[in-house]
Amino acid sequence: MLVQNATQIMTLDEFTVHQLRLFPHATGELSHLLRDIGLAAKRISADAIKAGLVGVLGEAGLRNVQGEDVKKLDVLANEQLIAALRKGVSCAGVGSEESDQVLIFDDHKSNQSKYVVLFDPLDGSSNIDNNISVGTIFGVYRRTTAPGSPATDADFLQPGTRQVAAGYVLYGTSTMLVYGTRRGVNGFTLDPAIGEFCLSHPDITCPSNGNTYSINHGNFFQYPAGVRHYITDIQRWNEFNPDSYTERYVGSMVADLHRTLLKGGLFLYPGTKERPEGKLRLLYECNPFAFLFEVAGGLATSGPSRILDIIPTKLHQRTPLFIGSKEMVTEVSSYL
Ligand SMILES: O=P(O)(O)OC[C@H]1O[C@](O)(COP(=O)(O)O)[C@@H](O)[C@@H]1O
Ligand SMILES: [Mg+2]
Ligand SMILES: [Mg+2]
Repeated sequence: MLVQNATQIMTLDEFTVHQLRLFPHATGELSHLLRDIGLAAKRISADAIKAGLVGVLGEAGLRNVQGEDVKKLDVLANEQLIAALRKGVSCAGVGSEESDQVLIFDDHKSNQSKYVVLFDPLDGSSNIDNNISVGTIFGVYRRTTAPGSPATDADFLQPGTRQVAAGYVLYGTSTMLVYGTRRGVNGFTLDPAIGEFCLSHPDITCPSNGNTYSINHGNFFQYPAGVRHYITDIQRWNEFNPDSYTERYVGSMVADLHRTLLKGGLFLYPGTKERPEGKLRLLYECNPFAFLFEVAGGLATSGPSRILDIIPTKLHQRTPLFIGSKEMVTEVSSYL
């Protein structure tokens, strides 16, 4: 049967409720939190798909704590996520790429929550105005402080191994929400006709090997020698074994990693001479993807460390990132 009967396709809400039944003691808080993120994603998607018509292209005239010019869609996405998570009853606070400090919700209901969320509200900002795929990235952590009191900074500065769930939204040809718990990674496609995320990619696993590598070649001579040698070796291999490898780079981490998760391959964002710590942020870009890839059978390293083992000290700290198919990450690690 080519096309599954629409009534048989599970929505995100149905899926999370179904998962809930597998945990008799679960409170449903995580399901509510995922539903709230889904709601914010629908609202962001509704504006992103008609961005040029609703005045959300271009700069917002602000600079964020990273020193980057903030886009209007960065601001909109940030506000939508904060509003949806604050209004829900399942989140005690958030940390965002676009906010200097963590935001503790500190009201009676939110203080009861056992989770905090870190997110990159709009990923791939440099591509927004050119109508190239962008995304949202999120990681959900169980608090270290006891529910009942306001969350604290300590709840946000936890290693990635402490995530209970992580995911991303891709605003591309279709809008997809992909999330994972330790039980697995599943992908949902937004059906605009019914306004629901529907299960389209169940039990995603990352192929153990691939032939696609993804890196900003423009910085080639800025990368460490090991990275340059790795890239040169696979290009040499291609010279004698044509089409063994190919290169793809969208410049939106969510889009590049969505492809790598589904099809296999390797994404590299190394440190550079100018920025040895790399560009990508540990807490709300690298940790969520490292969690998803590991659950799906892939790997993620900074070179010296497994990404998920890095103990964070600052909300916006950066790390080099090598992530993807197990065999390709293992291979590039031998060069680093
Ligand atoms: O332009 P560069 O240096 O290759 O960097 C591209 C990377 O920067 C990012 O755009 C950074 O994320 P933001 O857009 O959320 O700041 C990633 O999505 C992408 O992988
Ligand atoms: Mg980003
Ligand atoms: Mg961003």
